[in-house]
Amino acid sequence: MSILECRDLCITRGQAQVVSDLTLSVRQGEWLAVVGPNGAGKTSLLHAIAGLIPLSGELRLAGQNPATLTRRQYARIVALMPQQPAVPAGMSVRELIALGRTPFLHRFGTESSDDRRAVDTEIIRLGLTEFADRPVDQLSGGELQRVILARALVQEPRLLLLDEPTSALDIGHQQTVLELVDQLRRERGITVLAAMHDLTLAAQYADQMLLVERGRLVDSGRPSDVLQSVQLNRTYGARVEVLARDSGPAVIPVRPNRA
Ligand SMILES: Nc1ncnc2c1ncn2[C@@H]1O[C@H](COP(=O)(O)OP(=O)(O)OP(=O)(O)O)[C@@H](O)[C@H]1O
Repeated sequence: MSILECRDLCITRGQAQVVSDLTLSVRQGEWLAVVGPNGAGKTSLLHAIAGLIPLSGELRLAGQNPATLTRRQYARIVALMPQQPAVPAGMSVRELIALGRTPFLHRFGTESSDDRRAVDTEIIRLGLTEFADRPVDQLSGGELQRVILARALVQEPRLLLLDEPTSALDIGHQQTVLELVDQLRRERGITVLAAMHDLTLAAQYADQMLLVERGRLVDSGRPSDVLQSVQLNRTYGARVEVLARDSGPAVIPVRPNRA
């Protein structure tokens, strides 16, 4: 079953069309990586799917037209881990994560034991116990990124949208966090749509990959098909070498020869 289907999707920001005629389909439990240079439209795509900015074309979430969903129904299908989260000053880590439970709250906004258990579980899973009562504006970039992921996970979404989920993480936490998301994907059948700049890491986790440039699809398919050095050199204006590894293709930057 497709959890996400987009047909001829277009997104306009300001005066410019930043995503053009994008068609894609993601099956339940699949991991789709969206890659492409700065300004390619990855964040715009994720935000439009999350219902934060308008789009034209067709979008179906779990087979449903999002226009027919209430905000609460929407939030029980899709959770976004944004690249630049708003961080309310003075709010504690636990309080910020608990915001992810808003779609589950009862009429008078009181937390149930299920809500508290969900928050505690993610605090432990993401190694945030020692920060739980600290104000979120007193965290490092990488600690905050894990808090924002925890907020998305307590929402128990069917589709998890990750915008550069590991950009602030050290290599150990990158692996921990991506393994955790992959484990949830396998155990709960969560579908993952992740915009990532680290192509080697993206290839290790994604089943499918979309390469976009200036809002248009350049290529799609398995990571080993999409990550070809000629195509990457052209799309990114970079010099890279792609090595075939058991864990997937590894993309290595090559420094131009100096005179
Ligand atoms: N609020 C906005 N108003 C006008 N243009 C915008 C706005 N937000 C983004 N854009 C433009 O839309 C285009 C796509 O931006 P977007 O953030 O979606 O790209 P991206 O692929 O996520 O980039 P990056 O890899 O740098 O995060 C860019 O040209 C950007 O300048």
